[in-house]
Amino acid sequence: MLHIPGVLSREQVADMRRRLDESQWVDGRATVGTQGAKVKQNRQLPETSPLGLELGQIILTALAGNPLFFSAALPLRTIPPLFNCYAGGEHYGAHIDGSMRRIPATGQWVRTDVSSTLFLCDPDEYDGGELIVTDQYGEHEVKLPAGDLILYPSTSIHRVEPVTRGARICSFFWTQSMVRDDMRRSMLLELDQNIQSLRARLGDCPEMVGLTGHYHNLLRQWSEV
Ligand SMILES: O=C(O)CCC(=O)C(=O)O
Ligand SMILES: [Fe+2]
Repeated sequence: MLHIPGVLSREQVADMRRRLDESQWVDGRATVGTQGAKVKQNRQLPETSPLGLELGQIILTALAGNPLFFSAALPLRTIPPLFNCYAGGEHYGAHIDGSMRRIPATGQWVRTDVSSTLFLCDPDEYDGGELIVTDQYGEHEVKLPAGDLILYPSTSIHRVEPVTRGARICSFFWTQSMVRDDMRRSMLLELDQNIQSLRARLGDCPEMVGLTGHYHNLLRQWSEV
């Protein structure tokens, strides 16, 4: 799991919120399979909403310029971001995201390797609404400032706690990674981050060239595009 701060600026968030506050939400069960539908109680923008598609494009552009998202997700394809809203006790019970999704406009398949939630509300605007992600080490509770993103492996079971005050508005989406395996992807991120911080301290000595080569040779071995 990785917290990526400041994916959107405060101005971008404020602009999105203004436009989302005037939009028409529909039952969130529209985009989920039968198992998820039983535990999902929230609202979303329709997948074909022109507003959603426009705001989603702003998010994809921001992600394309975010080195940490690139390094962590090693993205091949991301579905057009969706938008959800929880209020008045709405929640999403424990579930696993479907493994394959289609991009509506093109019909292209995307394997969901990495899930993202991009917060468009600040934590003090609502009570509850924590995203709880379970992994082998236990449960992780996530509630981030507006503009920040949490990235987590789509292989994990997760839920959103009931929102008991105010409204929680987020964007959420899935990415197919060039590296399918969660463990390999997190090893590459760790290696990349260590190389970057060593390079900042020591510059490009021969060992740094060797380590960078090693990173790229591993990525070459493990990636599928
Ligand atoms: O709202 C969230 O943070 C996550 C939503 C979710 O898990 C889903 O739509 O599959
Ligand atoms: Fe989910």
